[in-house]
Amino acid sequence: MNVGLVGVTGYSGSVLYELLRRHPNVDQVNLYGHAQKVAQSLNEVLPQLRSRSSILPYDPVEITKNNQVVFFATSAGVTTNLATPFIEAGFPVIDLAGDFRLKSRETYKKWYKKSAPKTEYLEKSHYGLADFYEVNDAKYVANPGCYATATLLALAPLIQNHLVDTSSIVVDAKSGTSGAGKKPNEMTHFTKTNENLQLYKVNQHQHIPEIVQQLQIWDKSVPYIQFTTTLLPLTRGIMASCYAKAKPEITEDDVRNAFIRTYSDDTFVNATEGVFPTLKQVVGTNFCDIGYQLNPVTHQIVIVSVIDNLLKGAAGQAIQNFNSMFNYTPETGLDLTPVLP
Ligand SMILES: NC(=O)C1=CN([C@@H]2O[C@H](COP(=O)(O)OP(=O)(O)OC[C@H]3O[C@@H](n4cnc5c(N)ncnc54)[C@H](OP(=O)(O)O)[C@@H]3O)[C@@H](O)[C@H]2O)C=CC1
Ligand SMILES: CC(=O)N[C@@H](CCC(=O)OP(=O)(O)O)C(=O)O
Repeated sequence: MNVGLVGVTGYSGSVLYELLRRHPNVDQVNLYGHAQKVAQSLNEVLPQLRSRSSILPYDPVEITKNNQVVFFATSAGVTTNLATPFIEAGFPVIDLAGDFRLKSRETYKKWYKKSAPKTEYLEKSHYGLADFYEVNDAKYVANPGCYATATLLALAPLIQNHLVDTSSIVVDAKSGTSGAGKKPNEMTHFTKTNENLQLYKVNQHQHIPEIVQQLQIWDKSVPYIQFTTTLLPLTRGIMASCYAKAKPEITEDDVRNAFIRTYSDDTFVNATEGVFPTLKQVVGTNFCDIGYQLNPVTHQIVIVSVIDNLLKGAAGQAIQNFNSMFNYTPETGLDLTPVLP
């Protein structure tokens, strides 16, 4: 099939392009950029991709005519404006941005400081947490955020099985700089990131409402979470260290059984008791590796998850959703190896 991609010149768009080019069910990837620009050779912008493709001006009519699905890897706020014709036509969209993840317009406006899509459009969007939900008949997939993916995969077994005091959840998450996209800013400047650690958006991160929205679907009693983000002096990778107080009667067996039940059939999520993962073991892959342990002294459970923000946290999960949307096996196009050594 032919697929369209808007935003190939961005970090997650370029990674997604490489996955789509190698996907066995994709015949052609058609690239689109800003509406007002003339066609541009991809080779001029990203010579390292060694592609002869052109980036065409954004045009929803042309996209619908020549593709069976369109991926958006565009900055926050872009799909709120650009995706409308596809939603109205029921044309399949996989959106990597945050615009359609939150069901409440007010919440989106508050956390993203942008105007939100119409409620009738938000109602049509499917939250594509791919290890938990099939796309089924949905036409608009809102791919989850990178921090949200790492955090939700870590907490899901405990929340779904009601094993913890839901008011005790603390998440200390850290990301490499590619999470911030290609446009440099004060915080991602080399001299600020190199040999440094910086907390940012403390209690204000836009993934907080997305995580809470999903946790409350699993357990209505989750009131909120304490969530902090730190910028790492690395290019790729997210580590989310999560803590929650086990309910008094909960044992190590209960915790272990919950993780085994949740992930034993999942190709991409590996959870191990007492073995804590490192970033390098997942960077370059679509895996999420998780380590967990109940501390018998404090009765706190620590869960650490690691992902590649541009793969499992963006382009890789988008391919999982694409596979689900078109009934390809979940692993198709995702046979990736970690960066070695
Ligand atoms: N980076 C990450 O780890 C993750 C990112 N995301 C989300 O995915 C999306 C892309 O992120 P990322 O790759 O980091 O972003 P980048 O800033 O690296 O890239 C943004 C892309 O969007 C394009 N773009 C912006 N505005 C328009 C427009 N009006 N029309 C067409 N194209 C446009 C840019 O084109 P140009 O360069 O020509 O302006 C560029 O190709 C964002 O919404 C982000 O929040 C989600 C999960 C993880
Ligand atoms: C390091 C860094 O800055 N990471 C970004 C990741 C979020 C993102 O990619 O945006 P979405 O909300 O669309 O998912 C951040 O913390 O805002």
